[in-house]
Amino acid sequence: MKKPDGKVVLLGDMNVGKTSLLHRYMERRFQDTVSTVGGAFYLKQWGPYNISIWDTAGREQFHGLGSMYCRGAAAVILTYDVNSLQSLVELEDRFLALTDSASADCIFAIVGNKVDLSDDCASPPDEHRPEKAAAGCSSKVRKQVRVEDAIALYKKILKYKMLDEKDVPAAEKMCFETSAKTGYKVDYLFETVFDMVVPIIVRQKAEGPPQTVDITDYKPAKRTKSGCCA
Ligand SMILES: Nc1nc2c(ncn2[C@@H]2O[C@H](COP(=O)(O)OP(=O)(O)OP(=O)(O)O)[C@@H](O)[C@H]2O)c(=O)[nH]1
Ligand SMILES: [Mg+2]
Repeated sequence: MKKPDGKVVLLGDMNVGKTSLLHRYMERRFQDTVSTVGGAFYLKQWGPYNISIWDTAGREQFHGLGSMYCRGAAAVILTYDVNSLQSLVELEDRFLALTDSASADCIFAIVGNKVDLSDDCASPPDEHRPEKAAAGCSSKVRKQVRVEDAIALYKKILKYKMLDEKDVPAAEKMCFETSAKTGYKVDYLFETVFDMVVPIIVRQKAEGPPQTVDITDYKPAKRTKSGCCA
């Protein structure tokens, strides 16, 4: 298997559509999913680099694994469901702390998925075109989360990470709305993120592997007769 050069991680509550987004992008289709257990990854060739994209489980019982998946990540895609305000709140309350193990210059994208269920109802009914409201919104729910709410969360993340707005990509650029079902903006999301992680990969490669000790390489020193180490 090719060795990944960099890592992108999808985080977010269960059922928001992380696995579906990844399937849509990698396999070009929307298919039935089962709730993820643990985590799984895809490899994506991006220019000369191999990027691993990690799909994580949103279920509370797997929460402890999240920070392990985030270790050294060049980008984290925080995903919510535009029809569930709670799923956005969870990103701040439950998932943000997991990113402490990510790379220091990790970039953050905030993604509101499932816009197909509500997008025609995003704005108040158009009084000049009542037929549009009747036709477009009859089977749809009103969107619970506005992109402005995601932008506010992005700014909170910068505060949490003690980053200056002028040193990072603009909030408007890093808050996306997608539909894994229709494919709306899914390629745009992943490809924007991949372009942004390339400089981070280049820096990580230049700095070499992380300075950690691999205990599997450890060989105990031979003891001499006097009890000292050779
Ligand atoms: N209408 C609609 N349904 C979606 C969309 N994305 C995902 N779903 C559905 O939402 C449900 C959950 O999707 P998953 O991709 O399994 O969600 P997940 O975030 O991976 O969930 P966990 O693995 O439990 O963390 C499934 O029934 C999907 O078919 C979307 O864009 N639109
Ligand atoms: Mg999943």
